[in-house]
Amino acid sequence: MNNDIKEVLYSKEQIAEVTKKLGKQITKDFEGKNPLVVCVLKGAVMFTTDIIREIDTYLELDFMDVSSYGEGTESSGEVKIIKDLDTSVTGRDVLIVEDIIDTGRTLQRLVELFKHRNAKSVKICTLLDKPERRVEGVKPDYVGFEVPNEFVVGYGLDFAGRYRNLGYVGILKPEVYEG
Ligand SMILES: O=P(O)(O)OC[C@H]1O[C@H](OP(=O)(O)OP(=O)(O)O)[C@H](O)[C@@H]1O
Ligand code: HPA
Repeated sequence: MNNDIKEVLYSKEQIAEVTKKLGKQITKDFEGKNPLVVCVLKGAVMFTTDIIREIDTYLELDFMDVSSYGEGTESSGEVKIIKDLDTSVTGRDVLIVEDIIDTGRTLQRLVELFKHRNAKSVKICTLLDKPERRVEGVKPDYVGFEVPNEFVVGYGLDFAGRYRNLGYVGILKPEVYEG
C-alpha cells in the first residue's frame, strides 16, 4: 500500500500535535458553551474522534454524510446530503469538523444550511486546507495544515474508498488515479 504514496506530508505525531493545539484553542473559545460538533462523514471520522478528546468543554456530537466526489478526484459540483443530522441546530453553537477543504463547496453548502436552520453560530475546524483550489469564499476558523494542490489520502481521506486507514497523510502517486 505504501507503494501508492509519493510522499508522506504529515506523520501520525505531527497530526497528534496539531490536534492537541487546535483542541486547546477550541476549549478556550467555547468555554461555558455546549457546542454541537458535526462530523462530516466519512473522511472526518478519525480527526473528529481525536479532536473531541482534546476539547475540554461540554459538547454534543452528531454526524452528517454528504458527498460531492463520487469515485474520482474531481468534485462533481453537486453536494448531496446522504444522511442528515439527528439533532436540531436551532439556537446551537455549531462546530463543523472536516478532514479537508478543497473547492469549499461542501462547507459552503453546510454553513448555508445550518444558518438557514437558525444555528446561533457556525464555526469550521479542518485538519487540512487546500486554498489553491477554492471556488467558494468559505473560510475555516481552525486549520491544522495548509496542503499543496495535490490529491492527498490517509487519516480518513480516501481515493475510491481506499487509504482511509493510513495513520498519516500522504500524496497519492498520480499513476494510481490516472490508471
Ligand atoms: O471542499 P470540497 O471540494 O467540497 O471537498 C471537501 C470534501 O470532500 C471530501 O468528502 P467526499 O465527498 O470525498 O466524501 P468522504 O468524506 O466520504 O470521503 C472531504 O471529506 C470533504 O468533505
Ligand atoms: O485531496 C483530497 N483527497 C481526498 N479527498 C478529497 N476531497 C477533496 N480533496 C481531497
